[in-house]
Amino acid sequence: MSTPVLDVRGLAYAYPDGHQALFGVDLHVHAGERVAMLGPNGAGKTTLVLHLNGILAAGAGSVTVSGLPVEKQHLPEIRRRVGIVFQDPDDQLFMGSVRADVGFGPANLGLSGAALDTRVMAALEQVGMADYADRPPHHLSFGQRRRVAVATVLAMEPEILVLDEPSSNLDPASRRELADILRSLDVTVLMVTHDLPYALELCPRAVVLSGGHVVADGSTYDVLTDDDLMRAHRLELPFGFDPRTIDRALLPVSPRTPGSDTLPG
Ligand SMILES: Nc1ncnc2c1ncn2[C@@H]1O[C@H](COP(=O)(O)OP(=O)(O)OP(=O)(O)O)[C@@H](O)[C@H]1O
Repeated sequence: MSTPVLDVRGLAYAYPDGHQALFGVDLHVHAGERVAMLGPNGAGKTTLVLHLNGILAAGAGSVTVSGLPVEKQHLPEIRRRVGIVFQDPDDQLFMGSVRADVGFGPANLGLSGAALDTRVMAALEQVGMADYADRPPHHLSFGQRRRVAVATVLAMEPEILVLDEPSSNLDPASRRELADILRSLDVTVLMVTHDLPYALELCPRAVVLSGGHVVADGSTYDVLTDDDLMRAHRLELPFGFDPRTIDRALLPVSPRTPGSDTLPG
């Protein structure tokens, strides 16, 4: 198989207060994969994500993105390659217009004029928000702000899109629309989520983190139907949801292949 786009090896991390949040985590993600990162509260998921673009520095082990180590001297390039969409879109939107917010990163990379405008509008098209380019972000609904937050990251043309709880606080229609958008993107996706049906619908592969360890890494269907694993790591399916009742031919396969994304939202 090809070199992983994301290669995490033996990653360990203790916070300054001494709390050990990660213990030798290994994770290898290849181009075009969509991977769900599952696990109970406090498992270390956010801690892991914060290592992917160097917000936190590894205590031990390594993280590389397309062969480039996540180290201080490479952070500008790493942050272009790894785009993180945080749970609260307001953490990422702070300009007076949607256009300015989405253009902020590419402008910092040196884009201007027509090239910048083309980049911004392409990102907004990808999330279905092109008509909102000149609106102030704070006048948009939460779901619209989340889409714009995704566009701010897409405008950097990242190699890996990392999403922290992308479906949280979305109504069912917005949740489905975001799923459609994520399926349409030609980018490697790592999605941290407690929304297990969303993980099954979008991500062929799931990694379970618990107590700072990777305790499972396999097909999302296999993870969600492993009752002992689920119970042991406080993973609970929503009331009435049973993956075994879903036609498996409708589930996405990894890595992405044409025609694999046929599960309706
Ligand atoms: N700044 C910090 N200082 C000390 N400990 C921390 C800090 N941030 C997180 N932790 C601890 O590290 C562990 C992992 O936290 P983390 O936020 O990575 O979990 P998580 O899997 O993202 O949880 P959740 O699903 O609740 O968001 C937890 O025990 C948490 O209390």
